[in-house]
This record gives sequence, structure tokens and C-alpha cells, in this order.
Amino acid sequence: MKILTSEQIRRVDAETIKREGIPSLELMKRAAKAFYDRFTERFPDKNSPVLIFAGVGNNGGDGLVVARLLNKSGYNVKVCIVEYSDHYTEDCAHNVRRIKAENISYMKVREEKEIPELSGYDLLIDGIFGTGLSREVSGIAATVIQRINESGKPVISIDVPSGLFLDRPTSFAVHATETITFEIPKLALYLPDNQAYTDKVTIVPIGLNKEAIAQEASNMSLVERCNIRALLKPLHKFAHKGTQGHGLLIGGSLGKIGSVCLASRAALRSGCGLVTAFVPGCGTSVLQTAFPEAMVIEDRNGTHITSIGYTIRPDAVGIGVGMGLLPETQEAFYRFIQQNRAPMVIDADGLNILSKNREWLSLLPPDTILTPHPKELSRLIGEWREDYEKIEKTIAFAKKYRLIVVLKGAYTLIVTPEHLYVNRTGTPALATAGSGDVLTGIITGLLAQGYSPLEAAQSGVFLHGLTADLTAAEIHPRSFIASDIIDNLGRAYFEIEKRIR
Ligand SMILES: NC(=O)C1=CN([C@@H]2O[C@H](COP(=O)(O)OP(=O)(O)OC[C@H]3O[C@@H](n4cnc5c(N)ncnc54)[C@H](O)[C@@H]3O)[C@@H](O)[C@H]2O)[C@@H](O)CC1
Ligand SMILES: Nc1ncnc2c1ncn2[C@@H]1O[C@H](COP(=O)(O)OP(=O)(O)O)[C@@H](O)[C@H]1O
Ligand SMILES: [K+]
Repeated sequence: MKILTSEQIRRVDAETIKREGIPSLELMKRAAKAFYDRFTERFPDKNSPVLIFAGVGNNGGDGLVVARLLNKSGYNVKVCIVEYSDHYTEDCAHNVRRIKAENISYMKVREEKEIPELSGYDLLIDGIFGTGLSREVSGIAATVIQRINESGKPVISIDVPSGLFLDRPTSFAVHATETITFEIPKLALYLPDNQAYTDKVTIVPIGLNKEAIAQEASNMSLVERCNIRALLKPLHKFAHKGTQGHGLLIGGSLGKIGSVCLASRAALRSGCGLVTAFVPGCGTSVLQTAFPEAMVIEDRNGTHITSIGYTIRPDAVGIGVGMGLLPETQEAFYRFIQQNRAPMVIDADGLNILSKNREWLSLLPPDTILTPHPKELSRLIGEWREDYEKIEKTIAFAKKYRLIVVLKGAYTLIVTPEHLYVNRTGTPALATAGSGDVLTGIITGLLAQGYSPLEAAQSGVFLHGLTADLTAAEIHPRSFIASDIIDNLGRAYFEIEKRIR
């Protein structure tokens, strides 16, 4: 699904109206109905008092139609029109007349003293500003937003939290507890800087014209189940371990062998036929005991890697987990990347070694996958002030060295020289030791099976997150550990392959 800018969304809305020959009011109704369906599913108790804040633009118009729908189905709703301007859009003005005609209780707010007491409401719906926001919020709208944020009530935002800019940093907006956004994903909803505003985001279709969306060029999109489903290869009847790829995981040091165990197990569970771990001597018996399915090659040194040599021919290599930064290990890493020709994933200390020796970056073959968390990224590309700058710098970095950067986070971003992908699977359950090592293993396993680096990065990140989503009802997120990701990878595959009516 493409991520578009507010200008593009405006064009798609207008084109939908034109191409489908429908009045704009009809599109507003569709949008409001989509919001209503989701809202009533989430909050079925009709007795809970709901206050709907509506601005004077089309986001406000949506809010008024939502009020009408909720009122009609017996919800206890009141409307607060935040009159930040005298200039109502036509569709909004039309719906103000409708709520009057339908006797829905409403008040207009132009000054602070007119803002209603919020304590009597269980739920607030935010329809003050949507994608039309063009400048910082001020005046009465800002005061109302402040009150909403201070109320501590659940706030469900229509389309976007009011005040959120779609293309630049936001410093003040509604703190939504849930955002129900219309059909087109917006990048701002997935950025960590905006976490206080967006919280849970749900996308609902509103019947926008498909060709109108197709016409809009974008180098940003969401990674979706259907994309991953389409790229997964069938498992052939005559498959054998030799046809399923051989993954090599290189890493570990005294006290950090667990990272290689996790990555190797994850690689095998991702479906590759063979996995070898390359570890310092202290890791051999650990691996052979903890994970008998793996083969092990040991470094001549006991405590850390000093020289990476082997006679096997792996189809993919994952390097860096638990490896440490000792000078001998850095030297071994350097010699290895000079001669390795297999597709490669670099994580953890592998990334830290590259940050200390930036000139080695140009030795990496095109499409090498780097999987930094934000701290590791900052060591590679330098600090950033805000998310848009971070993304810009990451794209420039990916372009310069022709790399794929998997920037891990609540929403992991996959950055290639040409495109930015946003992954939405995963929960805070994944914020646990070794979770990144598992991701490295999964991506290495997929690369070994012959998936392209982009496919491996996308499907690896998607599968990794999906394991947490699927176990949310059984394993409490607080007690979910990295091994649970590995144990549930099969379930994630089932989920992706499941037919959806
Ligand atoms: N255009 C359409 O056909 C559709 C629009 N929809 C809704 O309409 C929204 C966009 O509506 P609008 O384009 O009317 O814009 P908004 O309702 O987001 O904002 C209203 C107007 O406020 C003004 N404004 C911007 N920033 C301001 C500020 N800081 N202080 C005061 N005024 C400010 C602008 O003139 C803007 O157009 C979407 O988010 C969505 O909720 C949906 O109804 C679907 C169809
Ligand atoms: N709140 C969250 N929501 C979704 N995914 C998360 C969250 N926190 C962490 N993750 C995921 O967990 C993994 C953590 O990786 P990393 O920080 O390298 O951990 P470690 O170093 O312990 O292995 C990443 O894939 C990241 O995207
Ligand atoms: K809104």
C-alpha cells in the first residue's frame, strides 16, 4: 500500500469524486461510515457518553456525520464545534444543518470559557483538523486540544490526530489513543517522534478510486501480508536440505554465545536446509548442546573471533551478533568482507566495527543488508534532530554505499536507495534481549533460500513481528522472550499463507 503526502491525498479525493461521478458529500459519508463501523466494533457500549469535537473543515464534516450515525444507532453523543474560523467548508456546513435538524445536542466553541467540562464523557472523538493542516495550531483550537490532552480520556482521532503534520515535525497535537485513518497510510503516523500523538493506528478503506491512487508516484509504502504472501516460494515435494539453502552465522565471544545460538536457530526455523555457526572455541559445546541441528566451525582462538576461515560454501552469511570489538576481531571482519561473495546481513558488533572503520563500508557488495537499531544507526550516519532528517540521512547512506538498511523500531523501516518500506507487524513484546539476533537469523535464513536481499529483509521483518502479534493472547508481552519468536515462526508462516475470504 502506497504512503502518500497530504497533497497527493487531496488529489486522490478529488479524482475519486470526478471519476466515480459522486458528490463530495458522498465520499464524506463513506469515510464517516468507515470510521463509525470501526468505532462501534471497538466501543459497543451505547450508554458511554461520547463527545465529538468537529472543526469547520472536512475533518469536522466527517465528525458531524459520525455524530449523526452514532446518534441514529442509539449512542449517547454530543457535539462540540470548534469554530477556529468563520469559514466552514460546504460539506461541513451542510452537516451542521443536518445535526440541527436531527436534534443532536451541540455547542459552538469560540472562546476558552465555552469549552465544555470533559469529565462527564467516557470517550472523545477528534475531528478538529485532518490532512488539511497547513500551519501550527493556535488560538481556540490549540486551547481545546490542550484540554483534550489534559482530560486523560480515550481519544479516537478521525483520519489523523488533529495538529499532526504529515510532512514535517509536529510539536503540538492531539494525543490520540487510537487513530482511524482513511485508506491511505501517512508516514507521520508511523514515526517514533510522533508516538505521543498517534498510538494505535487502524487503516479503514473508504472506496477511493484505485486508478487515482495508482496515478500517484510514491517511493514509500507499507509492507503488507499480501506482498509477503506473493513472494514466498512453494515448498517442493522433492526438496531436500541441499536445495533449501545453507546459512552461515558468524559471531559470538566469551559470554555472548547465546546470540549466535538464537540467530542460528532462527535461520533454520525460517526454512533453510542447513545452518552452520562460526564461533570462537568457547562457543562450540554451547552450540552443539543448545542447538544440535546446527553445524559448528570454531575459530582457532577460544574467547573471540580472530580469523574467519572455512571450506563450506554458504548461500548467505549473517555476521556480527555478540562478536565484540577487539582489534583482532575487527581485523578478521575486515579480511572477511574483502573476500566474501555470499549475500550478507550485518548486525550488532558488525555494524559497530563498520562505524569505527567507515572506509570499509565501500567494500560491501551492493544490497548488503544492515540491521541497526537507532543507536547503531547514529554511529553509522551521525546524529539527527528529528525523524525526517534521520530518514533523509539513511536514504543518502543507502544510496552512497548501495545498501539495504533495516532500521529497527516499533515500526521497522526498510530503506533502500530507491524506496522506503514501513513494517507494521510487531508489538512491545519484541523489546527483549536477543530479539534483534533472531531477526538477523531469520533474514540470513531467507537470503540462503534464494530470496533477494529486499525480499529477505521485508519478509524477515514482517515474520519476526507477526510472531509477537499472533501470540499476544497467550504469552503476556512482558514475559515474551526471543526464543518465543523462533518457536512461533511456523505460526507466522501459517498466518501468511492462510486464505482470507
Ligand atoms: N476532500 C475530501 O473529499 C474528503 C476529505 N475527508 C476528510 O477531510 C479532511 C481534510 O479536510 P480539509 O482539507 O477540509 O482540511 P481540515 O479539515 O484538515 O482543515 C480545515 C482547514 O483549516 C485550515 N487550517 C489549516 N491549518 C490550520 C490551522 N493551524 N489553524 C486554523 N486553520 C487551519 C485550512 O484552510 C484547512 O483546509 C481529511 O483529513 C478527512 O478527514 C474525508 O471526508 C474524505 C473525503
Ligand atoms: N515496541 C516495539 N514494537 C515492535 N517491535 C519492537 C519494539 N521494540 C523492539 N522491537 C523489535 O525488536 C527487535 C530488537 O532488536 P535489537 O534492539 O537489536 O535487540 P537485541 O540487541 O536485544 O537483539 C527489532 O527487530 C525491533 O524492531
Ligand atoms: K482529526
